[in-house]
Amino acid sequence: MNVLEKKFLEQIRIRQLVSKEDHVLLAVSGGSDSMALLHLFCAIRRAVPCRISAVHCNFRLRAEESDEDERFVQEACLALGVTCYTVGFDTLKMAGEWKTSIEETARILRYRYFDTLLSEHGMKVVATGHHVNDNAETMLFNLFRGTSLLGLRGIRAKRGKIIRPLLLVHKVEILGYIDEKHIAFRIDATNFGIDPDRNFIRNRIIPLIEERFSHKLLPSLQRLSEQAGELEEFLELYFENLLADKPGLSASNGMLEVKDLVLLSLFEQKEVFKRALREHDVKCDSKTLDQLVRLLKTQPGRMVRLSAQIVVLWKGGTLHILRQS
Ligand SMILES: Nc1ncnc2c1ncn2[C@@H]1O[C@H](COP(=O)(O)OP(=O)(O)OP(=O)(O)O)[C@@H](O)[C@H]1O
Repeated sequence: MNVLEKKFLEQIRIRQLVSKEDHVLLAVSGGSDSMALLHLFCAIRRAVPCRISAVHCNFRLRAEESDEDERFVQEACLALGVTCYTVGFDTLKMAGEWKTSIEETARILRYRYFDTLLSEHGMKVVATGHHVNDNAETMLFNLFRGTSLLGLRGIRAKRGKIIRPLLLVHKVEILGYIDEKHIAFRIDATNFGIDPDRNFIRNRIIPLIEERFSHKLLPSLQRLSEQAGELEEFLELYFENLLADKPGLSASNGMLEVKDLVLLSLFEQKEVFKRALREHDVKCDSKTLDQLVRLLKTQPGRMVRLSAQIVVLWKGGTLHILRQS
């Protein structure tokens, strides 16, 4: 096994991404990252004897080139003895119908299809080729558009049935591996379907900052992402315990006890509100949270409207989360 294969295997083991008997679906676009993913999985098959299959989605965004990508992935899988599922989509039409960007439409379509394959074939997880650079792009993208502290965790190594075993691997390591193993891959020269802002971050911002700050950006963002992930895990546990200790803060009956809330720090109050409202399918931004925290300090009887349907009302020592029809 070479250096990257060892690192890849280690990540899979440390993060418990795949178990021995799992059937893993590899999402292969035909680009360098997912082709490396395919070959890496084949290389570690003996150490982690899981079953692997591959999937390629043809978004039909680049005329014949899209069909060539599809054929390329099918042939590469055939040569490696990996079953390959393919599907075609009229992405532009769907984007028009859903009024979503091409990138978002392709994302929705492929994740839906992955889900279908998982349930049809009893597969456990889908692996994608996201790596350190993708994570950095996502973090910066979130930062520039406005994000919470936890938005800085970026892409997760495991989320539901999606695993990203290359998340700690740099693009240069992937390209080195591709080179060493003579792995062929497809290049999407048009970048059709990639969000222009993401492209700007990938091709302009990251290279500029990397050059100016001696390649410290990617490792620094990676650490930040890991710390944000660890903080999130810690907070989940902390609030689980807090709510178990003080049922008046759990809002299971749509009520929050003001006497318990006022004893909490500002951060805790906002988190309790966030969690309570999440149970009512309300996602709230920092402005709304500020409003709710202010409500705690004002007179009983005041209310905050969160959406057309939901209001929070302070009445008789409790905050009531009310759904109005
Ligand atoms: N058409 C597709 N079919 C199957 N999986 C895909 C497809 N496009 C993307 N993916 C999965 O999503 C991951 C991230 O997508 P992204 O658009 O960043 O990749 P890409 O640049 O097209 O290709 P690659 O990551 O393989 O170099 C890919 O690594 C791959 O696992």
